Amino acid sequence: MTSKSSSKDPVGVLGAGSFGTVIANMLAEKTDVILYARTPERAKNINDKRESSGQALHERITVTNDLELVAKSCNVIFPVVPSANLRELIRRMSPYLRPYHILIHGTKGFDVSLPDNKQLNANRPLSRDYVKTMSEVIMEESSVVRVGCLAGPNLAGEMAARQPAASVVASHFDEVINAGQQLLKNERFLIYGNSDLIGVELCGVLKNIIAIGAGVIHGLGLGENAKALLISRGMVEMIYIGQALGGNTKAFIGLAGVGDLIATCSSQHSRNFTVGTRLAKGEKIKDIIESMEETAEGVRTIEIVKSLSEFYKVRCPITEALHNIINEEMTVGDATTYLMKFPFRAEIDFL
Ligand SMILES: NC(=O)C1=CN([C@@H]2O[C@H](COP(=O)(O)OP(=O)(O)OC[C@H]3O[C@@H](n4cnc5c(N)ncnc54)[C@H](O)[C@@H]3O)[C@@H](O)[C@H]2O)C=CC1
Ligand SMILES: O=C(CO)COP(=O)(O)O
Repeated sequence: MTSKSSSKDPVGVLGAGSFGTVIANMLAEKTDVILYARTPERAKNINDKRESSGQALHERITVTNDLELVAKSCNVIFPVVPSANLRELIRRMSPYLRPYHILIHGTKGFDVSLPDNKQLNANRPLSRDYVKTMSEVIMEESSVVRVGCLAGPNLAGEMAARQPAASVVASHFDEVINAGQQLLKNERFLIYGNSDLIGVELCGVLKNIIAIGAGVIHGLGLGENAKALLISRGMVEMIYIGQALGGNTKAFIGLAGVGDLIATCSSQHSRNFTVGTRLAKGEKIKDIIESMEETAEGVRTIEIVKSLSEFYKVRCPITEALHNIINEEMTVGDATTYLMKFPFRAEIDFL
């Protein structure tokens, strides 16, 4: 697999939302960037205003709605769209993607593809056959093999404000990790490498559930002790379901796991944490989602993990409690009581 790139090639970013724009701006400090926006109108609007998701665009960024142009111009591409949209996007781009491409996604969610147009139903067990990570989607839908993911405590607002942060680039290929490090690393952004691609992807996806739970605790005013309890047990829950889905425990104690848990479970800038806070105030999930401009991946992930946990017979009491709140089968008060009575056994029994 030879690369056709030169060091002067632009780098592609797919998705001009909060995080896609942050990543595009950061890459543009080192290289030319082609940023793909969803519609021609949005691409033109961003180009005209030189602004996307409230962030000024670096002068080295060109915005386009042409996937062929991105694929033909860029050897390295960062897809950063919501998980529900990645498969369709890669499918459309696939005629132009080649084995020399490197794709490093920043998406923190699952893909669900059910047979016969069946809809996801959280009360029906769901096996891993129908639930894919984003790297799996990219490999299923294209000829690309050199895939990676970017995951860690990376709240977009803080990065846009040029505050220091770090992240993990995970891949089975050293050249993918090296490309991610060379392109993204700067004096305020550290990049660590990890070869456990699935483990790191799972960390990014699963922590969103716990962030919603932390938001509930915060919204109820239950204090820091209760939040620490939820985060610690949340981490154990992530590890158990992560092991069932093919992840290695080590990733969960790193930056993408505990690191991202700490950031998203503490920040009122986290969309998932905000969802939890608003649930605690008695708002309905439908109203919360409708009023949010940005994506809170954790809501969909709760339903998916609830079904996976039924299939793999993994105890996920936090996910279950949040599922019950979202589906109005329990009040937030009842869910808290349920968790406090849950028969946990040994504290650390996953190592
Ligand atoms: N915002 C953050 O702090 C971070 C977000 N992430 C993850 O990045 C992913 C994207 O999040 P955000 O950028 O924050 O979401 P966002 O809600 O701000 O923006 C999503 C963007 O994706 C675009 N989009 C959707 N479908 C598309 C398609 N088919 N083609 C092109 N563009 C498409 C939308 O038009 C929108 O601009 C999520 O999975 C999120 O969990 C990861 C780390 C940090
Ligand atoms: O993943 C994130 C920070 O690492 C962003 O979290 P939210 O999607 O909850 O804002």
